Amino acid sequence: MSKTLAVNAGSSSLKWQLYEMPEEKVIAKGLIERIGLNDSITTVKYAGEKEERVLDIPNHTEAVRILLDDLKRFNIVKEFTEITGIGHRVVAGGELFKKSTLLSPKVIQQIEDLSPMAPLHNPAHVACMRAFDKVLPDATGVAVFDTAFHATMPEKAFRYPVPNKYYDEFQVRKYGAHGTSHQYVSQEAAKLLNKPLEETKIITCHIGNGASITAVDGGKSVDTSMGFTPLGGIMMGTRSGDLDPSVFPYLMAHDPSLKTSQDVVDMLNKESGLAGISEISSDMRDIRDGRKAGNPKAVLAFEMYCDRIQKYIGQYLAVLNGADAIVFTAGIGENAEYMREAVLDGLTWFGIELDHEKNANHVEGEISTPESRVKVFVIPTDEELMIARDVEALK
Ligand SMILES: Nc1ncnc2c1ncn2[C@@H]1O[C@H](COP(=O)(O)OP(=O)(O)O)[C@@H](O)[C@H]1O
Ligand SMILES: CC(=O)OP(=O)(O)O
Ligand SMILES: [Mg+2]
Repeated sequence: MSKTLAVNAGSSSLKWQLYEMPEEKVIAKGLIERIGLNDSITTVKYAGEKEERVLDIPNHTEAVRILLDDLKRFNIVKEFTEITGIGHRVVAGGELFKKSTLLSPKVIQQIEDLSPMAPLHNPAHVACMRAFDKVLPDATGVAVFDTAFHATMPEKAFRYPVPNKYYDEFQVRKYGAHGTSHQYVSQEAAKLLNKPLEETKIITCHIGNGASITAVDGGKSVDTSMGFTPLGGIMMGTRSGDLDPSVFPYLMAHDPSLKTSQDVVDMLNKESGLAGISEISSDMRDIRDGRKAGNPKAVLAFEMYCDRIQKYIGQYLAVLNGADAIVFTAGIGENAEYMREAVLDGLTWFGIELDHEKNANHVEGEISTPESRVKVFVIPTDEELMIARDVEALK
């Protein structure tokens, strides 16, 4: 029996779970959300108790400090040395890392060097790794890559139609992200379908602050919406998703505040998406309130958001030539029933039929009618469990 900590640093959050392994028993878990926004919220669940605090948490290093403090404050561990394994989610593994890997100073450096492929994430992961390494120098550290699950994509899907040399010399291609989540929920969906995973076709919608949609054929990723970096694909909290790259030079020529291509990428990563259109917030809960209050920018932001999800589901119904199930997961996918309704009510031509009552009542599992040609599931993701399992496998 040993204690393993799974750390999932997202663009706006840090989720953690402490497990007793190999039993996969959750000892304690926590969530630090709205990192970098005002009023960050930190939640700890331990021994049947839940504590929630509102603090200002400007970055991930500070989030780690609070996490470590909470482990002691709640007496979850007496000594940090009780934690013998620590797994870190890493968004970008590039062509270098196609499976989970033991951490070493060299690996941490390589993950940092891959930052251009996940500028909002890899630096945060490295900050977390270094902060933990100071306190848990003897624990087995493992990096678990979001991109690994997408390593099965066929070349026709992952290549961009640009001259070959850009792939051959610079590894420019689609890598995708949220792989552990897409993998986990597709496995869970196969159980709900009562079918061997190998015989299933599933479209998984991971809709959080960052969001991506994957076509999973027989348990393998065959296409996914995110691209070279997590900027591509559908519209997100602060990210634009796909757009015509000609916008880049045009904006640089016309907006004096956009001096370099990095300025443009920063704008598309950090000031776009729901935040850019609504001018209220990147958080779907604030968009919901804005719509209720009749704010037309919030209404438009929401319509655009659902439109992009709907179109990718349509694409992947074509990629898979039909599907057994569509799965919604992550912060927005699990909680925003109004988003699921807006998306699915536009897909009835495909025989997709939402059970509106189940959807509105936040039922987990099946939320489509028995007649629906494609089943619709809400499945809470568990990236942390996938991370802990990989730590256990490598220890
Ligand atoms: N009850 C809720 N209703 C609607 N949206 C929610 C709710 N709870 C969380 N969210 C949304 O989920 C997002 C965070 O999702 P999450 O998957 O944790 O993101 P990430 O891992 O990218 O940080 C928040 O930005 C918020 O928009
Ligand atoms: C890749 C990505 O966007 O991750 P997250 O949703 O956790 O920010
Ligand atoms: Mg996430």
